[in-house]
Amino acid sequence: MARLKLEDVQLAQGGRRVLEHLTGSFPDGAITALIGANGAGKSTLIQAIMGLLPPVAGRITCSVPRERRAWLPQQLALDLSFPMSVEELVMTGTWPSHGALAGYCAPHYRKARQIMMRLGISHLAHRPLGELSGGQRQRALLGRTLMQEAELLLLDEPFANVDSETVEVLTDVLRDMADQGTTIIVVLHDLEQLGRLAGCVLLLAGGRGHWSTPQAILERYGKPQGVQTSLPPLDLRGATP
Ligand SMILES: Nc1ncnc2c1ncn2[C@@H]1O[C@H](COP(=O)(O)OP(=O)(O)OP(=O)(O)O)[C@@H](O)[C@H]1O
Repeated sequence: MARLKLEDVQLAQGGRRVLEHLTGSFPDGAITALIGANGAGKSTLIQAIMGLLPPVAGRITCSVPRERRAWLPQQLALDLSFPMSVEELVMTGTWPSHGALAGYCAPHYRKARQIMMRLGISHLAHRPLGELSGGQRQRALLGRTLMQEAELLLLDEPFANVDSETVEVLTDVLRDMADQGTTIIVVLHDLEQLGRLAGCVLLLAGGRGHWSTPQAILERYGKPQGVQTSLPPLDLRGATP
């Protein structure tokens, strides 16, 4: 049985209905792409899954413990001006399970070092977050979710404003996490990324959710020459793949 299920879910923002009759399961150990035009309700659904926005109707059931749920918001939504190093950020991944005041032990530091090596940011361990590039910051943030041993990971446009090498690293790490059983939901606007990363798609359009596959979406919206690579210009209102 899937760990994350939607049952006839209705969501609203500021008293206005955004999504309704959302039903289905996010497959465990797989990457589901959440796609849709601007304002379709992607962030709204993520907030609801994270328990920050209660459904107006219906039910969201998630059997992943709260301390194993992680959310990587859009980079622009993050205030990284506070004085914290890359290593310190990665280490905060222990907070949900161990508490912020418990301190760290040698195995935590060892694990953080391995994670930073995996993400290619060992040399940045003591660099303040405010001095990182977009790609370096995104690697550090993913490092925190690895430290947390996230079993449910939600990412909002993780490849926006990052370099191509970082895209490769993040893609590899996300695939490994899924292979190890993590349920991953990623908001994507890029068709190329969709084809490379996702195993399943939830398209939000016209206030409804439509489950699909990357192949079906690419056949419908991708150009044969692969020239068109982004989703935002599409008018997906009322579309069914
Ligand atoms: N706090 C809020 N109060 C009122 N309305 C909101 C609020 N947040 C979002 N909305 C509205 O809810 C709808 C869905 O917004 P949401 O941010 O979920 O869309 P999205 O698919 O994530 O868009 P984008 O791709 O632009 O990030 C939009 O019409 C938006 O204007």
